[in-house]
Amino acid sequence: MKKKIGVLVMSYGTPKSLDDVEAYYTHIRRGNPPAPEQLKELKDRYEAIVGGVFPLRENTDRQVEELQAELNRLELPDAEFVCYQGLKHTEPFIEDGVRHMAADGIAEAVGIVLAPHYSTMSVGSYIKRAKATAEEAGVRMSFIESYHLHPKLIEAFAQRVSAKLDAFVETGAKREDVKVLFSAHSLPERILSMGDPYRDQLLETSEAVAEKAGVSNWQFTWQSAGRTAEPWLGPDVLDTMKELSEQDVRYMLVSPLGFVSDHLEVLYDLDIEAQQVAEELDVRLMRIDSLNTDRLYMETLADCVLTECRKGALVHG
Ligand SMILES: CC1=C(CCC(=O)O)c2cc3nc(cc4[nH]c(cc5[nH]c(cc1n2)c(C)c5CCC(=O)O)c(CCC(=O)O)c4C)C(CCC(=O)O)=C3C
Ligand SMILES: [Fe+2]
Repeated sequence: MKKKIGVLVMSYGTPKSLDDVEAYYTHIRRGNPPAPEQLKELKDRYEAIVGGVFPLRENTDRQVEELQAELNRLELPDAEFVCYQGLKHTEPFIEDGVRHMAADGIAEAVGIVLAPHYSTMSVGSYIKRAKATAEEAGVRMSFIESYHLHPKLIEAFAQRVSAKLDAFVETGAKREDVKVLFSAHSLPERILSMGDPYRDQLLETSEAVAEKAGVSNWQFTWQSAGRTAEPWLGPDVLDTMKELSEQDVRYMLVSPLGFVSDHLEVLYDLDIEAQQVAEELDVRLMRIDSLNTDRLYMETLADCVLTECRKGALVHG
């Protein structure tokens, strides 16, 4: 009989429904319920992108299903993979995922996050929680910390950048006149003094994607910064757009590299908020498609999992 290897697939998590936004937001705020106007503001943003249905979880569910299928397509002689979700701010929580594996009799597992870049504030905190529960539950676990330069990930992003540059050319723009804006979720500035690799990894991904897509007219910018008193990493994409428009840049292609599926930060912060600013500035703004269940992305994840299993001698060959 083949041995079962668990794969804990972790991500930030998205609410189950509009009614669930309050509990979700309270968890993000470490148990402090949001003020009514804060809650309304977040609910309004979700409402603006979902229009009654709530497809964001399905994106993640599909990614996890496809990863499991991709891993088992390998038909390893001695092992079979079972994927479990573990979310940071909503059910099934990271701890639930690990306990679920243990209850299913899984003794060995690897953990991976649906975000390519490592920060102690994101991926690091997911791993810490999974490790603690794995120790309690008696599951031997190891983790993939980042995969921001995996060749298939770079290829997947580069294909999307090229496709949208072609779309710009079809509207009459010159390819080299389009400014490619690579972006990612901002974090508090203090991560830099903590020696966090997040920013460097994002710049490395940007450079690799630009090179693969043959793009020289690009820059990196942050997006979706929190509204707290402490400083967050900048410049923000909206400020970058304003500055570029003052330099007479008319075509911009925003390419979020830190998100792997259609999330609030993509569907609202870019498609609604940034698009509105683009209109005010009389700038033509496009966005690359999200990876979602892109084949190359699924292969990236499967390859990372398999490499980690071989390293820990969980599988042979
Ligand atoms: C680095 C990073 C990623 C990328 C890496 C990764 O994916 O892990 C990410 C992803 C996501 N963030 C998400 C949603 C939210 N993040 C918030 C708040 C925060 N994000 C932070 C960081 C990140 N977040 C931080 C430091 C905060 C401050 C509070 C805290 O320390 O946590 C808030 C509160 C309100 C607001 O500020 O807007 C919301 C609603 C969703 C799901 C959206 C959906 O449902 O589609 C996703 C994928
Ligand atoms: Fe976030």
